[in-house]
Amino acid sequence: MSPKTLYDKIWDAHVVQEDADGTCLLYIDRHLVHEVTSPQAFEGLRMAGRKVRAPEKTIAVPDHNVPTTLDRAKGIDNEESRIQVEALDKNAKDFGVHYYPVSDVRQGIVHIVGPEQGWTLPGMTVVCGDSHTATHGAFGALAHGIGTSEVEHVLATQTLIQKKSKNMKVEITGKLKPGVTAKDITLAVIGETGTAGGTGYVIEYCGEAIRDLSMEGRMTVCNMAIEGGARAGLIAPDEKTFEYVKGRPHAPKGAQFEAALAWWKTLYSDDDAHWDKVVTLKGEEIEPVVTWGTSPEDVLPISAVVPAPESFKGGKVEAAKRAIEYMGLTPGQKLTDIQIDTVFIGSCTNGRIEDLRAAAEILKGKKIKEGMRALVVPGSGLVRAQAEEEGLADIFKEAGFEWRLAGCSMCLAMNPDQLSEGERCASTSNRNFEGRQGYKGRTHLLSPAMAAAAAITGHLTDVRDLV
Ligand SMILES: CC(C)[C@H](C(=O)O)[C@@H](O)C(=O)O
Ligand code: SF4
Repeated sequence: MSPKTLYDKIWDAHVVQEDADGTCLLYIDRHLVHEVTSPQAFEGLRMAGRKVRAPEKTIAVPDHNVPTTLDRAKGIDNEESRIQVEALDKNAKDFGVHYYPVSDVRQGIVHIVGPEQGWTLPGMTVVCGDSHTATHGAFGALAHGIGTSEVEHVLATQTLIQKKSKNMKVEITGKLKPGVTAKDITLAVIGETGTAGGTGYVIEYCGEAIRDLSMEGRMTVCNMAIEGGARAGLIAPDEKTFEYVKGRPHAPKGAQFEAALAWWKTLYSDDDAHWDKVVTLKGEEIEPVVTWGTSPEDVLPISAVVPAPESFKGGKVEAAKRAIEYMGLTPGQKLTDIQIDTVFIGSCTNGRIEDLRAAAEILKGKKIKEGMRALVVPGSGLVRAQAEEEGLADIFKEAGFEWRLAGCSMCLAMNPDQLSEGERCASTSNRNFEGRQGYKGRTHLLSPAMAAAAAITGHLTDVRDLV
């Protein structure tokens, strides 16, 4: 048998039919659904008189539009948002899919709820009408976003028409230095490869620094595969993965678990498998990083200065000029001199319990800078409950943070959590595009620990200076 990558193995196990030109029909194991990209898909089914083919493999949860303030049971003011959430309530009921409504403690960001509930398992194909479906790749699943017409196709048939991507290996060797986290790895990789570096590829992240990460950290890394342009990102499952999955509500139990485990243990890239592209970074050389511009590839170590546009090549010179202007920065200015108005800790990149622990560790016994607006939005109701039990919520509140309910929130500002014009945010989310967090708002992406550090000092800060 010819050697295979992990991606090859999962792909081969799911091909239902292959055409001469390589177009395949893939079986889909899990279909996650949120309120933004599903209304037309369900409507299409309804109009055609079709059913959801596998409601038991379809999991829906509202996340993007939901308010995160404590009074959210009052309902949603914005009409468009309200219509989308109400449509999901109705569609989930009418079509009989698994559903976690806003009133359910298990509600949260779809990419946090899936793994938490044990829906996401190694070796699976997982899709969702959402680009950050890549998150689930942390379990050694082939997971990626799909468009609304594909959502309808998967709902109706539990299959997806796909062509295979190429194989890319991103290896992070050695150990990370203290203060350096999964978020710094994933940003550093995009800084290195650019936002188009992964185009046409599925990335497998490997190497000692990746192995050393917790499942939460691995999810953070895979989450941003999409910002690096890749179709998906994945990590071979190991004992940490199996341990995380075991006992989750929807994970297999008993003999079924043992049978699944036997297969999961075969899910790794063979030694002599072929890679179309390889990128290697040394773990010990990665610093805590932040973004200075309006693209996730605008990444620099926190010790750096705002770059001069002329230091870039070709088309990037103009883009850098515009980004620096939009961000209200000056070339040569130290990144640590950039003053921050708002801190947002949350999102499917960094809204898990470990992220909250990392931020709370820095904030313990401290207060945020006067005048700072700071919010923590746990990724799910269960993350929130756990953080309360561990005393993290008290640390956040005592420091001056708002302690919110679960949702996407200020990651993309589809609910009332938005930046105002010119407001500058240190954010643990994954996208820093113009206006992403509110009209003319400015975003600096960083890790939860770095976000906490900025909240305390009022400017971008090397977290290692605070510990
Ligand atoms: C709304 C949704 C389609 C979108 C995505 O696909 O990523 C959102 O989650 C985002 O992060 O921009
Ligand atoms: S948290 Fe942000 S990136 Fe993740 S699904 Fe929601 S909007 Fe998209």
